[in-house]
Amino acid sequence: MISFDEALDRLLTSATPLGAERVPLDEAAGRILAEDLLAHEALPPFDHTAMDGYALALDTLVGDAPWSLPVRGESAAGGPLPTLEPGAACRIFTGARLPEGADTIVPQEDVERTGDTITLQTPPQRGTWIRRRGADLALGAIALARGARLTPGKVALAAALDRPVLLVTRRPLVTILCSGDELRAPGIPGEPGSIPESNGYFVAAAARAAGAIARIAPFVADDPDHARDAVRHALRGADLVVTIGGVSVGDRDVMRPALEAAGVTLDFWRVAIKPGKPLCVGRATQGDATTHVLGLPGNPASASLTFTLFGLPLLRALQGDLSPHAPRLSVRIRGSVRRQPGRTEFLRARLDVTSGELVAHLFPNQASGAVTSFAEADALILVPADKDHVADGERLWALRLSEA
Ligand SMILES: Nc1nc2c(c(=O)[nH]1)N[C@H]1C(S)=C(S)[C@@H](COP(=O)(O)OP(=O)(O)OC[C@H]3O[C@@H](n4cnc5c(N)ncnc54)[C@H](O)[C@@H]3O)O[C@H]1N2
Ligand code: MOO
Repeated sequence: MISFDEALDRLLTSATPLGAERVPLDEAAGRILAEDLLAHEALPPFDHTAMDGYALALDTLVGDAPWSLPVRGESAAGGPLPTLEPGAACRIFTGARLPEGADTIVPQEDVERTGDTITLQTPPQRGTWIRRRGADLALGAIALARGARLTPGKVALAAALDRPVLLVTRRPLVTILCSGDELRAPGIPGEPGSIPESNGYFVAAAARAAGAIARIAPFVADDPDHARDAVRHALRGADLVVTIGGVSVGDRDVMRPALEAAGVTLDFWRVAIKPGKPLCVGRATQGDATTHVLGLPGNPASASLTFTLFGLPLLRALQGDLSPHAPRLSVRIRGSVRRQPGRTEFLRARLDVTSGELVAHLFPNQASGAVTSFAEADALILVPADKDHVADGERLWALRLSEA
């Protein structure tokens, strides 16, 4: 059985970013940039005023206060560029270009205007309220680096740089195969002992949130031949096949042999994590195409956990994300747990801020069959494999589920 760190390393090392495609800006949010975006334009692109007021040349103010200047001309955002008349002030509005010859802006609150004359009581500073060309971003600078996830702020930056289309990595295609004779679709009446399929919904929703295109395939019966054929079919055209259930040791756990029979080479089976130990990971290649395969254990918390820990970083790596790992944050633990050392454990917890500190409240029910825990948890608390207990008040690392 391999450790959590080694398993994740092996999986991510095997992930080569997918090809790139061009998308219009308003479809770019959440995608990963596949090229460095250079500033072909400086930001701001021209000197302009940050305030509504008057543009003037400071040297015009000679002698002692007060100073009176005639107002001549106007510069409005998007309007023509006036030249400052010698000895005069030019009316100017926020965002407008600085008139030629002006070096200072005086906000309108700081002057008294009578007819076409303004009067200043206090001297402004030279250059004040002017936003200089390139002060935000210099011409030719790397505005966004390849591998960056396009947040709303980054999309807006690309727009400001006049780029209507961006090169991004294509979305991974994910096929989800749920196995088990007991499964039925939610809302469809079934035999006693059947249960609504729920894990596939977690995987599909989480995969989509990570940028993938995900679909849930028809359920797979607990039958080796059916499972093998279903895997073969799922492998076609998918970048990632996620199977759920049937990877443990029971006679009806048909998924692992079915994966191998369908041509998947398993890299490893069983990881020293709790829950989720029976996870299996492999790959299939057809021509140039590689399909990654994650065989998740069926218990709901185990399936959600293993997809969060392995599936999401894999999807990020396939999209060329240069930081595919989920960020970790340090939290103070509330609650305690006695445990058997040996596996890295992930405890579900709710987070809040108490006395200025991030606190994780451990859920009393950490069962791998619990469906409620992933619905309510904010974070997974990472308990190192060698620990035999978690004490109330100690500090541990956490993965926040909204960022995992
Ligand atoms: N003798 C042993 N038994 C088990 C072991 C073991 O080491 N020795 N491992 C246990 C662990 S740990 C896990 S986790 C489970 C995983 O088993 P499988 O991956 O084979 O999962 P199933 O048996 O198919 O299902 C387990 C459980 O989850 C429910 N399930 C499955 N799929 C779904 C779904 N898509 N949506 C909702 N619920 C689902 C299923 O009905 C079962 O209740 O094995 C232990 N056993
Ligand atoms: O590892 Mo199982 O996934 O604990 O229930």
